Formats: sequence, C-alpha cells, structure tokens
Amino acid sequence: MKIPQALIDSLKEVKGFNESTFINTHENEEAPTSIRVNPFKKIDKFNDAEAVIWSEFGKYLPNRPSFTFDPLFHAGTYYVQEASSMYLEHILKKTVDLSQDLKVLDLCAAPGGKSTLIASLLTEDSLLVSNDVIKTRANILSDNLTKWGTMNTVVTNNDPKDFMRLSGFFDVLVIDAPCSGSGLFRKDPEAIKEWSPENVTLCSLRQKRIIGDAWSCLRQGGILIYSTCSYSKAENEEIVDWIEDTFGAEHLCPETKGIGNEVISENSYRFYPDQIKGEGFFIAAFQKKSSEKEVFIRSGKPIKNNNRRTEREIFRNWIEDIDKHTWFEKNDDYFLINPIHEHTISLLQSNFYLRKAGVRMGKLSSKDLIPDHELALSVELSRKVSRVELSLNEAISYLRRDEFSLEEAVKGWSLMTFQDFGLGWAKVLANRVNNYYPKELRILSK
Ligand SMILES: C[S@@+](CC[C@H](N)C(=O)[O-])C[C@H]1O[C@@H](n2cnc3c(N)ncnc32)[C@H](O)[C@@H]1O
Repeated sequence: MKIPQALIDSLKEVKGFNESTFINTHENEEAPTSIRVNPFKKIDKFNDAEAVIWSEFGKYLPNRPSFTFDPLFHAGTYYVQEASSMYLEHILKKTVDLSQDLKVLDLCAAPGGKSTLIASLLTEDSLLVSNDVIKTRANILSDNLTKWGTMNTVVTNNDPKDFMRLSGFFDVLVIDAPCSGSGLFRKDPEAIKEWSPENVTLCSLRQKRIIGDAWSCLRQGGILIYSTCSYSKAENEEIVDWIEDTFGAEHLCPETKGIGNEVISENSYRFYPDQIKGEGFFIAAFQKKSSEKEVFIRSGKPIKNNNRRTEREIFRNWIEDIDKHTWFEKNDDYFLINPIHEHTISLLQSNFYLRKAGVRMGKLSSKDLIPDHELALSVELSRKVSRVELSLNEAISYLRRDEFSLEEAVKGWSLMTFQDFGLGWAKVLANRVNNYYPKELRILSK
C-alpha cells in the first residue's frame, strides 16, 4: 500500500504524526476487526474478547469471521464497527448528561455505526433522528436501525439545510462528515486512488457548508460533535477553528480514556493506526453559546378515534406493553411510537422525508395484524408471540429465503429465532411454511 506523498508531506507538522511508524503500519499491518454489542439484545458470544478501552460495548476479534453467515449478526445483536470511531461514546459520556431525555440529530448517519452507538446510550424517552442525504444510504441506515431494535429512532432522508426548519430543537448534533477518507486506507485501499489535495479542499468546503446549514437546529447550550476519518488538517483542526470563529462555539476538551495525551491536537482527538488499535479518526466537541429561536412543538394528549380500542386489543397480542405506547397509521401501515414523541414525529412527518419512525408493526386485516419485518427485530415485540427456534443451518436457510418445512410448528405467523433472537417472520400453513424474510435482505453469497 503506497500512501500518497502529498498526504505524508501535509501531515509532517501535525501533532502526533510519526512518518516512519505510520508508513510501516500501513504497509505491513492489517486493520483490526472490532464489533460493538447491542445492550438491548445481550449475547455472551464475545464476553471473552479483548475490550475496546474507550467503549463499554466494543470488542476486538482475533480474526475476521464471516458475519454474513452468523444469524446473530442479522438479528442485530452486534454491529461491526471500526474501534477508533467508538470514541464518540466516551466524548458523549463526558460532554452530555445521558441520564436526561435528549433530542439528538445524527446528521450524516449512514450506514449507522454512530447512530446504533448513540441509540445504545440514550434513555427510552430520548429521541434520535438519524439522517442521510443519499436515498440508498438512508435505506441501509433504516435497515441497520431496524436490526438494532429500539423504538425511539426516526430515520430521515434530507439535505442538512432542511434542518433549519427545526431551529433550536436538538440538544446534541453529531456531524460525522463526508471526508477524503484517508483514515480508512487500510480497510479500503481503493480509496487511495480517490485521494488528492484538491479533493481534501472540496471536502473541507462541503464540511463547512453542512455545519453551517445545520447549526441553527442546535439549541443554546447544546453540544456539537464533529468527526471525520481523514488525517488532513483542512478537514479537522481548520474546521474546528472555523466553527469557533464563525459561531463563537466553545471548544470542549474532555479528558482522554484509554489513549495518551499525545493524541490531543489543539483540543481535539486524533487517532493514528500506528499508535492505537484502530483506524484514522478525528473528533472534536463544542458547546453552543449563542441563542436560537426554538421551534414550537405542540404538546398534550393525542386525538383519539373510534377504532383505537379495537386496534389496541389486536396490538396487545403483539406488543410487550401496549398501554405504555401509542401508534399512528400511514398508508395502511401502523407505527408504534412513544406517546412523548407523538407531536415531534408528526412535525417531522410534515417537514421531512421519513424512512422510519418508531416500529412499523404492519397492516391490519379484518381481525389481526399482518406483522412487518421491523416488528420481528423490535425489542418491543411480545414474548407471547409464537416462536420457532432454528438450528444454525435452518437459520441460514431461512435468511437465504429458501423454502423450508417445520415439524410441529403452530399454524399462523411465527417468529423465526436463533438463540432466542428474532430474525423475521414465517407463516406456517397446513402443508408448507411461507418464508417472509425480506427479499432485499436475504443472504446471496454461497
Ligand atoms: C462518514 S459517512 C457517515 C458514517 C456514519 N456516521 C457511520 O458511523 O456509520 C458520511 C455520510 O455523509 C453523507 N453525505 C454525503 N454528502 C453529504 C452532504 N452534502 N450533506 C450531508 N451528508 C452527506 C454520506 O451519504 C455518508 O453516509
């Protein structure tokens, strides 16, 4: 792997950069494999694996297994994530009171590494809005958050400037900005071909535009966390200076955890693969000092309609504690949400392209629910729902969407599980089983 000389030259004066070890690591060492476990779907599988020091949920694996052929991966019990980027957890814990109910925007969120991490840290009554401007990527983001299983998440597919409509609304704004990607060269050597000083300049301009567009949606006193997987100062320290100068934000510098002070560069944190067990990463936190006119969100009880009592009784069979929740209907689909978020979700619905809100439970037929895939992965699903535990081979077959049969299964909708974690639905008929695993998610590789 040949690192572009122009990149090396541009880093010579940067804090913590060591040219010879940096080049040696890129040429001779493989990127470590790490995963982050889902606190809402607890598994033992990685208990003995080496911990990522700065994350409560992060683990290094001694080698890279085939995640595609692990049903626990498809059940959302863990997320494969590069270790350095898990440092967001430490920064959040140090700058935000996570015991409070918060409104958090993850603005550049696909495929969902940071969002699934944030979702793991928030209270039930908090709301995470995960956004990505690119439609196909917003769909992947939505799939990954569905697997994570939490209800307090909304996925939007909007341009950052659309968030100006939510003036002063969010307590926390996370901007993991699109960047020149030099920090991930070991994992994606093809990215080296795309790298150029001109691209760094373009990325830097785009990063400023994104931050400028979204700034007003953060409330006074709120926290902005900015990160990239680039080494270039133009995308990192220079953006930090620009944020301080343009918005008068206070640059915070929480104490480090599991990394030495040498990674602190002008009050921000730089991760180099020759110095820590992870890839290149940059992260900085700020507090907003200026005031913002806050968007008005209606409060109060939702409007009831006559069907709700019947609907509730149907949903009671599917949802663990339906009396704690509410729901809304859109295009015949029913979405389970926290009543606290009802008006906010309604506001988001009228102003944004929503890809996901709460848990899509499914459609109602005359007497029952036709369950949606989202419900199968949700932590709100009732234990009363009929379940069939699959062996490893059966689970792989199910995830491939193969035809299969089940001995002694109860007729009707059944949750297919692996080690007790939901994978999806099947409908058991008298002489066959209909596999309802979503076509677009099925395992294709041999
Ligand atoms: C570094 S990736 C985000 C990774 C993600 N936070 C995670 O941890 O999985 C940057 C994201 O920004 C999005 N993006 C690209 N151009 C953008 C723009 N002009 N405004 C906002 N987001 C953009 C990309 O689609 C991409 O998903």
